[in-house]
Amino acid sequence: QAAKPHVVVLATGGTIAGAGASAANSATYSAAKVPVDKLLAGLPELGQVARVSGEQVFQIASESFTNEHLLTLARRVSALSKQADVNGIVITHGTDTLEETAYFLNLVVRTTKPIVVVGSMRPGTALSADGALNLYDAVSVAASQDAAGKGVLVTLNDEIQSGRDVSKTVNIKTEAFKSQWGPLGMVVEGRNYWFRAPVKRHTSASEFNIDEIQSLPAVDIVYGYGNMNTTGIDAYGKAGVKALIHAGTGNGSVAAQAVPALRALRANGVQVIRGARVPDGFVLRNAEQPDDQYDWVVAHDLRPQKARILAMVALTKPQDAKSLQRIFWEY
Ligand SMILES: NC(=O)C[C@H](N)C(=O)O
Repeated sequence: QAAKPHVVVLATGGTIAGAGASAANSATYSAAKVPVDKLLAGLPELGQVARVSGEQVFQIASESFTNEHLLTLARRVSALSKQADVNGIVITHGTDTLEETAYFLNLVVRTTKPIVVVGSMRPGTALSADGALNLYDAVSVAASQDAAGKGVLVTLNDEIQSGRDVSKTVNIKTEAFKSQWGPLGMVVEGRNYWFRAPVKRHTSASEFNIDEIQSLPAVDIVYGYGNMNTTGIDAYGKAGVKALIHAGTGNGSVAAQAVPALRALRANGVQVIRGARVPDGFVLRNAEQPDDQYDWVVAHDLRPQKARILAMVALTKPQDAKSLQRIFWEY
């Protein structure tokens, strides 16, 4: 037992810690109910792959994960990653914003040790609950040498996904987390099967470091549609955002009536980042809008919620639109 790798499970809540009134409640239940000690005690099989200890960091549903939660969690992950007696870290998390937290950690925690974020679509009280196997998979990946240096990982539905690429794509099925670039591998019965590795900068190769980040700047998102008005854009400008993500139609196209409002924001020093509401593909510079002329940035293949995370992290340091665009290509 002592020879097994030590994996710390940081629990933050979500459905993986949820409980429903009856086993038939797969969708109607309360998230963030079961404490980490009970989660781990209910899964003695974890002892086959690791020596596991648990910490309750928060007990919340992930739709309420604030920037303060991100900072607190990342600082704890960073501190643990520097401990010689810790081999890997697992974060249990609600699935609604799991992709944002995984990407945030991927950008700011300077380590090569495995970090795995995991959630579930059904509470542990439900028929065919998926949390137990997802957590077993997460711990076994976090305990593996071969998971080191691959950035923050996400395990659900037997897949090992890159925390950068993965998104929640279905809100009711257990097969909910997908990446348009495909999973990195699969985890089956405590063994990892790898098929690809991330090429974007992450963790130990990042220029960002949670140990040097005091706070995150305000970055918000406006949603594009044909009849959109400029009320939201103007309000965010007045509120003092440092960057605004435009979740545009198609290839990040922007309604004609919204363009002057976004240009006015940019003239006031706000970074304008052109993303897309289309789930897959990527936004090209100077297609649909003249980004060079307007001094705008494109979000590359990042969905608006992920572009928001990268923009916040990037803008913890001074950036002009060129350096911000460089960061969007590299991370
Ligand atoms: N499946 C889940 O975990 C959903 C829940 N609302 C959460 O994100 O905390």
